[in-house]
Amino acid sequence: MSCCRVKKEDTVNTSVPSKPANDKRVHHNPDFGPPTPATQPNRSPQKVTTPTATHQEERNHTPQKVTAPTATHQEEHRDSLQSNETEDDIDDSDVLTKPIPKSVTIRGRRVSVSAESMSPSKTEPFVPIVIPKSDEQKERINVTIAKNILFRGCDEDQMHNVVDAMMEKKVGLGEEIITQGAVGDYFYVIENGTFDVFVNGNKVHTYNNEGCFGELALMYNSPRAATITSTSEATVWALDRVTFRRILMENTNRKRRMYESFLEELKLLSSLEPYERAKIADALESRTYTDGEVVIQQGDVGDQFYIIESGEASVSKTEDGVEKTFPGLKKGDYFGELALLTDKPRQATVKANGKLKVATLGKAAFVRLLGPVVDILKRNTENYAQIQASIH
Ligand SMILES: Nc1ncnc2c1ncn2[C@@H]1O[C@@H]2COP(=O)(O)O[C@H]2[C@H]1O
Repeated sequence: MSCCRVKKEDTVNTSVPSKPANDKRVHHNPDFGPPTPATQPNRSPQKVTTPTATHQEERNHTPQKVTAPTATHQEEHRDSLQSNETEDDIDDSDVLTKPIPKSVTIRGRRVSVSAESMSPSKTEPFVPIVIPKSDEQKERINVTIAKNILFRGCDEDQMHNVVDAMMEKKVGLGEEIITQGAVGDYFYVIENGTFDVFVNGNKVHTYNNEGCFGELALMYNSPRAATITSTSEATVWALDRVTFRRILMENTNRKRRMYESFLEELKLLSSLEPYERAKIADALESRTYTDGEVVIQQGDVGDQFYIIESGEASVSKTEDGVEKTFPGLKKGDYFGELALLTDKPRQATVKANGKLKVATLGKAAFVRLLGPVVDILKRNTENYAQIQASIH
């Protein structure tokens, strides 16, 4: 098994997102598909106003303007020009316990962030936005977000709020949906379609019919860190800034901070950009095992990759009825990559040696997010043969 040590672990707990009030706003936006009749018998909106995604409203809850998810470069700039955000708008009364970074680094470029960044203004009641949708649209949203790890931490009420607040946006081929440097109003989840991401004119990433983007500007109150252009016709679901910050930001931020220093110190991931590691953090899930518990069974089909967060694991392999024991694994070591790289059954059994905590990555995320380090992973698998030979 390959070895990548970490020196320290950084686990940060943040408070639970506040529960929404029952008060809801209904919103029709002609830019996002035809308005559909409200079909919410048990959750009928009590208040009918127009939503806005501005920071101003997040503080005051005073409807001011309707800001559609930006469809073009020009519109994004228009929104940016219309933005009324000032330092005076900042509510830093409820900033999370860890100091807010003064800037975030994206591909070597530092982007300044506001002191308000991590404050979802929990002192103010949250007024959920309701954009009426057909059952067919709701079904498509549910299918789309079921595939997306960011939504897994949401409880039932939060999922309802997210589905209610999402706006469908049809994107034409070659459309610049986000422009680097612009003000961010919306977070986007891809239902279908492909997009290229450019930072300072250089292509850094491609989204292929899945994923989400646009969270950074909303989380850090910073300018858009990248330009995103569609390379096919596409359908995305746009979530306004207020709902994103109220429902999704804390989980996202908690996970990114929880795994930040852990991932930063993994040798395997050292060639990745901070943003690439942040996306890995989004996709990781922690699991704990008790002493002797089997994590991986030789011969099984493999669909997870594991990194040890704390504790130790033992590795053994049975060949021709003879069981061989390999060197144990410890914090920072990874395992489970072989089956994902080769599509072969698990080649060894891994068990917890004492209490074991691992961060796991599913196969789809492994393929999508660890692509840049696949060569390193493959190279490291050559060590297995050497270790095995030395055990005789
Ligand atoms: N390498 C990258 N660097 C920065 N942003 C990226 C990168 N790849 C994808 N993105 C997304 O591009 C989005 C641009 O808008 P945001 O800055 O709000 O959030 C950004 C991320 O969601």
